[in-house]
Amino acid sequence: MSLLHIENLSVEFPTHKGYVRVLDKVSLRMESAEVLGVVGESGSGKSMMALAVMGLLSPNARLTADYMALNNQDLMKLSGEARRHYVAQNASIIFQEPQSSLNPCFTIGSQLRETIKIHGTRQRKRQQEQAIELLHAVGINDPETRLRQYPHQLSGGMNQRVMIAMAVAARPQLLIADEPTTALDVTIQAQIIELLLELNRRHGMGLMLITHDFALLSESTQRVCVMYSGQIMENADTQNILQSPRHPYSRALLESIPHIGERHHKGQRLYSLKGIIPAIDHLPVGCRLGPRCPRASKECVKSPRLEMIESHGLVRCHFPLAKDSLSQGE
Ligand SMILES: Nc1ncnc2c1ncn2[C@@H]1O[C@H](COP(=O)(O)OP(=O)(O)OP(=O)(O)O)[C@@H](O)[C@H]1O
Repeated sequence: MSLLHIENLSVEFPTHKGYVRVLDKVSLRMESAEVLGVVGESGSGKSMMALAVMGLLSPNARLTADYMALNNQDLMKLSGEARRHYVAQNASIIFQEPQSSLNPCFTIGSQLRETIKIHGTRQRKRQQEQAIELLHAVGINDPETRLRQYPHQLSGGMNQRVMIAMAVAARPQLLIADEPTTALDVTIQAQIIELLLELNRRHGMGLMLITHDFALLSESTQRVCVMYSGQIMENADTQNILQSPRHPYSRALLESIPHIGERHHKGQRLYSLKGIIPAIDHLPVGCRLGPRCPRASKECVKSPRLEMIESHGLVRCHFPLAKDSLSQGE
């Protein structure tokens, strides 16, 4: 049984030119306790996918899916309050900016106790005890004092820990972390990722880690989905992608990480992409990467399908890279 199973999820928004599709037939599965990385440049649709799963899209968005199940419950068959309740019991999300998710007018304690109240006990004393336990679990010292403070009295890293404590208060089976460390400095980033992984190990909580930074995923995830322009381009075991990316876009993302680029021979040109990600209402015909891709040929005016490459994973490309092309510097 999969923790998350999505088949052909699409999201569209109305514009003055009609509906634009920002997420195009995304399919993926996550097993329970799995750590899945979702990576792609800004605008590739990572957040849209997360918001669609959580039921947090703005009301003008049009969502379609053949199937979208969380813990075996097809969310497409639930609506309104029933869906919100089910998702809240099974999944949580944390965002990049903890400050914008915490209410500046209430203490950390009252916000944390409120979440505990919704998901668990109504006894105030027990809520306070659980709030202290949760802050301990996310590595905050002197939790009694912190609970009396307001978000502006805590650092960015500490507020992100509070957000994680709130997210795990509901004991979710799935935690989606959407760029959870982008706003934090590098040492705090590593601590937050380690904290999320520890929660995954300790509670068997599935973790979807969304980022534009491949380096962040290399040691923390079992599998990676590479997204571009609203589509999944490659979905494979992390080690397979790191050692031998088969999609030109995955390779370009990997080569933008300096320490992985070190494998290159001196003077060798980086396999970088020209141009920028296309506007979602000006997509190229056929493969969406086509105009930027060093391997594009006339075949690429036809849209490639996401297809299985044996012993690797799923790749959407008419001309996938050969195995080991990265290490051989082709
Ligand atoms: N309300 C909206 N109306 C129309 N288009 C939208 C709306 N919100 C987002 N988009 C478009 O959807 C696409 C995907 O955006 P999304 O935020 O999911 O990307 P992302 O990969 O998460 O990027 P980032 O890393 O910057 O968060 C983008 O092209 C964006 O412009």
